[in-house]
Amino acid sequence: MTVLDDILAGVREDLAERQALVSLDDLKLEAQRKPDAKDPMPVFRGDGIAIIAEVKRSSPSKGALADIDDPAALASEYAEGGAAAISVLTEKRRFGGSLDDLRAVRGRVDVPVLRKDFVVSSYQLWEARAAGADMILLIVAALEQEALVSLIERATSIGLTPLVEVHDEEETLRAVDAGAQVIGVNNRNLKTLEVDRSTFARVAPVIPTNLIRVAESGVRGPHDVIEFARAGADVVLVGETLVTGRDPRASVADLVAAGSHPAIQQRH
Ligand SMILES: O=C(O)c1ccccc1NCC(=O)[C@H](O)[C@H](O)COP(=O)(O)O
Repeated sequence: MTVLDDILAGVREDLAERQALVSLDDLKLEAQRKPDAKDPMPVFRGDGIAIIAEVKRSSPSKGALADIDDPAALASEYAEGGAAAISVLTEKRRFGGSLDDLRAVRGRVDVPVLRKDFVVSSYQLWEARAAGADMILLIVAALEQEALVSLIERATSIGLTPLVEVHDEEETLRAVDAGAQVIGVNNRNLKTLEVDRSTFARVAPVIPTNLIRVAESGVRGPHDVIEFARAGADVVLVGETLVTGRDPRASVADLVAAGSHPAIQQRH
């Protein structure tokens, strides 16, 4: 069993518990009462490299990373530093996150909010929307092609922008075929948990130029943002470096400044 399989098994158990408590119909009603989802595409296509800053308490690869007592306050610092969007890990067992974290973040920031989790069912899409999310992570390695296509369609139809995550060229072709508009190349191998920053540069050329390319994982600072931008990234997603640093607002501002450097060629 891989780490991903293990995470997915726990996710399915937790999901079954939530489904027993709240019906899909009730969830849909709650989601429909929410303001429309925010569209991240204009800022992703805009000037400079957009930074998605992540609220991440712990991880399978590193264990405990940060005591985040107030995720909304952290997200607010990120937004003040210039983050284009906030990623909230909502998986409980390995990442210490929750939908309450997402609701709290949504209540504090105006930028788009991503539910970062291990989605296996459309129920989780409605949960995300009901909690105020604007974007949803869909991991190609966790989904059969039919399920991927259907989740992309459903997410889009309810206003969520799917960030479709890949790890290699083959998964990228599946994401493109499935209709993804925003593709994230995760430099972290979800089987070994090793980070290889060259993954993005290898896989990005397979992503059609009209789609948004996101570089995920392993960003240590401004230098890595510049490297990913040179390799064709429009957006960079950063977790650990921000939650373990001393000044999240300044750290995000430094990444944003690096991503706005005039030497970086804008793709869109
Ligand atoms: O972070 C992990 O250890 C991990 C393990 C297994 C599946 C997913 C994992 N992380 C989720 C992410 O994709 C990252 O949180 C995100 O890309 C930010 O990465 P980083 O900046 O390296 O914290």
